[in-house]
Amino acid sequence: MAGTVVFDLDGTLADTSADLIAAANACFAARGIEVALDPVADALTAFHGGRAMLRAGYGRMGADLLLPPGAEDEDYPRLLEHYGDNIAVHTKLYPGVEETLDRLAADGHILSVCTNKPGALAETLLDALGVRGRFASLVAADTLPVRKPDPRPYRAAVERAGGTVGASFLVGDTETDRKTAAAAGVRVALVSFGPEGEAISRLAPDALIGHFDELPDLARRWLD
Ligand SMILES: O=C(O)COP(=O)(O)O
Ligand SMILES: [Mg+2]
Repeated sequence: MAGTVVFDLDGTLADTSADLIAAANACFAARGIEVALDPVADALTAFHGGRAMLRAGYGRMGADLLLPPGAEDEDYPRLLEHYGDNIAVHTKLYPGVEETLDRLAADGHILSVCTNKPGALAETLLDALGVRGRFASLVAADTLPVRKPDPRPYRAAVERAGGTVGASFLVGDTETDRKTAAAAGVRVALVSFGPEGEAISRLAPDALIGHFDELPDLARRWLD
């Protein structure tokens, strides 16, 4: 019996950190703030989303620099606009993604994406990376009124792909994904090739994968 494998996007399918950080840095530069996030050192923050990056940057401002009230709400749309215009400059799929998606599909599994990225950006990015067509459904931050770790986007991703939640699991990279899977009552595999490395095992995932080529076996064990 085959099932549905649901993928998170940022930090799981693709290393989006450098393009996300460039967008945050453009917002800081526009305000004349001389702080910049580092594409490597701040990759973990990038995978927690746009607002997390803005807060990290503001937090590093000198005490003499006053930020106007509402700065984050003003900068967030700017960040998204800059990011949308430069979405796949440095971004790459992680090693083995395409081969693994092929293998999983050949084994009869349905593939889906559940991301906290805004939907238009997620669509554009997956298109730019040439993999949008591999996924039977895409549920993003604004598809429903709630986002991960609420279990509803996950359930919608599975059901819109034609699968059943009981025969599905999530592949992700953060605590949000861990909580989403727990709330949906499904297993989760977390990737250990992200900025946290093997330390992500602190979240006690059902499996830790260091490379995508481990997924077909996992899918066989968990879904067949
Ligand atoms: O943009 C975010 O907040 C994170 O996106 P993700 O859920 O695909 O990791
Ligand atoms: Mg992620």
